[in-house]
Amino acid sequence: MDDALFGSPPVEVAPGAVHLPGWLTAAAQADLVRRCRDWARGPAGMRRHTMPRGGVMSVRMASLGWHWQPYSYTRTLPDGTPVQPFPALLGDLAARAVADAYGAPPAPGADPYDVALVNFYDADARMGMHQDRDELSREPVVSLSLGDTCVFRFGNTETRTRPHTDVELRSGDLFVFGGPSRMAYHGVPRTRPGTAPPELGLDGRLNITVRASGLRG
Ligand SMILES: O=C(O)CCC(=O)C(=O)O
Ligand SMILES: [Fe+2]
Repeated sequence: MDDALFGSPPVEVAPGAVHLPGWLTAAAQADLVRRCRDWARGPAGMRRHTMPRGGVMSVRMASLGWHWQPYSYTRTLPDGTPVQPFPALLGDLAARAVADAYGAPPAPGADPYDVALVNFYDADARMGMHQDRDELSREPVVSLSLGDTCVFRFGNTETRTRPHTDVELRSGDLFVFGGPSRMAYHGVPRTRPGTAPPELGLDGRLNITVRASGLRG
């Protein structure tokens, strides 16, 4: 198999923020979409979370390993349903992603990757500018995109506003942000409906972020 057919060189969008287009093979994308369908079902599956001021998120989310809901991690959902387990496959993918993004795998003794948030965007879904700040660990966030292309807005660590860079994330792309960019604001102002690879059979966009919570228990 010719790996050169997949992917293109890493692009450093900001210090510590690396975009690796086409990182997942078509087969790996199809496998992850199948798994997302399983994770989406059931009592701990996809839901739209309510924000503290009462707004409802347009993105549907499922959590693995730890349940995230604005703005904390818990082991159970609010109704007591246990969170779904964190799959070893995603831990392996995160370690490979960090190695490919930075040229070195996570340091021995680094906080383990132990949580994944699975986001589903229909044609109208968006995600406002935010920091991923509910983890105690500062290990890089590993983001995998499947299905429709989106505009991923990657900003700065100080404000939700400019300067920022808009990156098109396509199906199979990897984006890793750590180090000086770990606390950068970022968001998804829009997706591009109908751009998913037809063979995925996915109407919309899935995003998986794999994170180290730094939590125990
Ligand atoms: O969908 C994306 O690409 C970003 C998701 C994100 O920022 C998050 O889940 O915190
Ligand atoms: Fe985020």
